[in-house]
Amino acid sequence: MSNAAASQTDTVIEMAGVSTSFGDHVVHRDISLGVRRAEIFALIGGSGSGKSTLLREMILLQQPNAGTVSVCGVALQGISDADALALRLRCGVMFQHGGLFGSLTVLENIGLPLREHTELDDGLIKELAAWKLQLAGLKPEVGAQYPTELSGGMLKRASLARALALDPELLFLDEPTAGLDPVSAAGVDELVLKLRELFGLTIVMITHDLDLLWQVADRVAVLADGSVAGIGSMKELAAMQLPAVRQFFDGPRGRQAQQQAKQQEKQQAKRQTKQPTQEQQAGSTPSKPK
Ligand SMILES: Nc1ncnc2c1ncn2[C@@H]1O[C@H](COP(=O)(O)OP(=O)(O)OP(=O)(O)O)[C@@H](O)[C@H]1O
Repeated sequence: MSNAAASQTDTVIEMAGVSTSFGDHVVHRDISLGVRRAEIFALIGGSGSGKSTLLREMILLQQPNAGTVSVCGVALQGISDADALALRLRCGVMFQHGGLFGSLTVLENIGLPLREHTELDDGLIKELAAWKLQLAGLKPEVGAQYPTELSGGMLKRASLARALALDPELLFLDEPTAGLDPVSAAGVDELVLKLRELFGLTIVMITHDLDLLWQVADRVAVLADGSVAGIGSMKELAAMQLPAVRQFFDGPRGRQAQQQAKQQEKQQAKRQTKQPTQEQQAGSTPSKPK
C-alpha cells in the first residue's frame, strides 16, 4: 500500500476547512484535523470555543456551514438517511449529562439501542446489556436501579455502558469526568484505556480534566478563536509557546497534573528496568522444580 493510501485508511475522522456560524457568531474558521484509528483524541479549549459543536459535527447532529467532514471514509455532506443511520450505529456517544431515560432501569437503558436496532430476543438483549454493565465497571445489581438512584460516577458509567451497547468502532465522550471526585475520575482514566486496549476503539473526547489528558490522550487539539491553536501530544503541547495553549498548562491544576504525569513516567521507567523483558523471560532457563 502506498503511504498516501495507508494514511487515508488510518484516518477515521477527517475534517477539512470546516467553518461554522450561528447567525453573526463565527464559531469555527477553516478547521482541519484528522483522528487516527484506535487513538484517543481530545478536544480542549475555553468555554464557548466550539468543542461540542465540532463533536456534534462528527456525529451528524450538526452540519458545518462550509468544509467537509468524513467519518470511516463516508462523507457526511449530503449523506442519505440510510447511510447516516448505518454510520450512527458505528458510533457510541456518552453525553455529558448521561442522557439516560429516568423511567427505565439502568439495564433497560443499556438494552435500548439493541431493542431499537436489532432483532435480538429479550433474553439475549438482557445478557448483552448485563455484559456492557460489567464492562463499564458496575455491579450487576445496579442494572435494576433507576438513573435517579445512581451517584454521578455510576451515572457516567451507565451512560458509557449504553454507548457501548452496539459494539461501536468509535466512541465519543463529552466531559467523561466532569463533576466526579478524584477517585471516580481516576477510574474513568483506566476504563478509557481498557476500552481502547480491548476493542481497538477510536475515542474522541471533550474534557477539561488535565489528569485525564495526561494519562490517556494520544493527541489533543486546542481550540481557540475559532481555530485549532495547537495539536499534538500533551508533552508536545506543553513545550509550545502558544498563548492559547499555555493557559491550560500554567494554572495550578495544569502544573500539578504535569508533575503527576512526570512522576508516573519515572515510576514506570523504574518498574520497566526492574522487570525482565519478555525476550529475557523467553530466553531465561526455567528454574528447576523444587
Ligand atoms: N444551536 C446553537 N445556536 C446558537 N448558538 C449556538 C448553538 N450551539 C452552540 N452555539 C454557540 O456556539 C459557541 C460554541 O458552543 P459550544 O457548545 O460548541 O462550545 P464549547 O467549547 O463546547 O463550550 P463549553 O466548554 O462551555 O461546553 C457558543 O458561543 C454557543 O453559545
